[in-house]
Amino acid sequence: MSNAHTPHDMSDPLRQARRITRPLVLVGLMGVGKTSIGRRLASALDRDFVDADEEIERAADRTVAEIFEAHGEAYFRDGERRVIARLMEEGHGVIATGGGAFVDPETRALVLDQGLAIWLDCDIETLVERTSRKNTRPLLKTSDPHAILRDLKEQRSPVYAQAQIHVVTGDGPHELAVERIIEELAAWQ
Ligand SMILES: Nc1ncnc2c1ncn2[C@@H]1O[C@H](COP(=O)(O)OP(=O)(O)OP(=O)(O)O)[C@@H](O)[C@H]1O
Ligand SMILES: O=C(O)C1=C[C@@H](O)[C@@H](O)[C@H](O)C1
Ligand SMILES: [Mg+2]
Repeated sequence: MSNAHTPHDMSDPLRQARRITRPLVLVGLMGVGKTSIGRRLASALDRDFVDADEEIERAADRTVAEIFEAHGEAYFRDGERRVIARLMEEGHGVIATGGGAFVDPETRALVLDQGLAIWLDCDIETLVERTSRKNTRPLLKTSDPHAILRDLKEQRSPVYAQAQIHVVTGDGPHELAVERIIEELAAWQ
């Protein structure tokens, strides 16, 4: 017997989600999965994927940490704003942003107007665990990353909440988060 219409069949949501032509822009805190989920989402939707932090590093020929160290956060934010404007203009399929990008009012307005912002969200304990695996994030090079993430979550959540789509990723597999995003995209008009 065919199971084409079981609740887990993604073909219909996938078809619906594929009709969206705007760039899909992932926003949310460090470690929530913008890069790793974004890459898988792009593949499921048959779109190209680009990561803004990686593009900034390519353009500056330095790592994000080196840019922060050499020039400070304000300088990084200026470059980040320009790079994201270019990526939006180029019309990439899925764009993973750095955790602070959507907090910038200019970037946020551009993304909301021309793209579709997807806020990936999860609990602090999961974020602390994931970000502790790699010590490359300048804002978390402190003795208490838990407190930094908690404060950032409090400050930024009202801003991230302006995204058109909100998905709580939890600590399930990446594929589950991709399925949830596709279902939300399918329902979005
Ligand atoms: N849903 C998930 N299930 C399991 N592991 C995950 C999940 N999401 C992310 N991870 C893991 O957590 C780590 C951080 O994820 P990722 O780099 O994608 O986050 P990010 O949002 O891009 O962070 P940043 O803002 O610092 O770039 C990676 O090792 C990734 O594989
Ligand atoms: O949340 C943030 O402000 C940041 C997140 C990372 O993706 C990088 O863009 C950088 O480390 C800053
Ligand atoms: Mg990332």
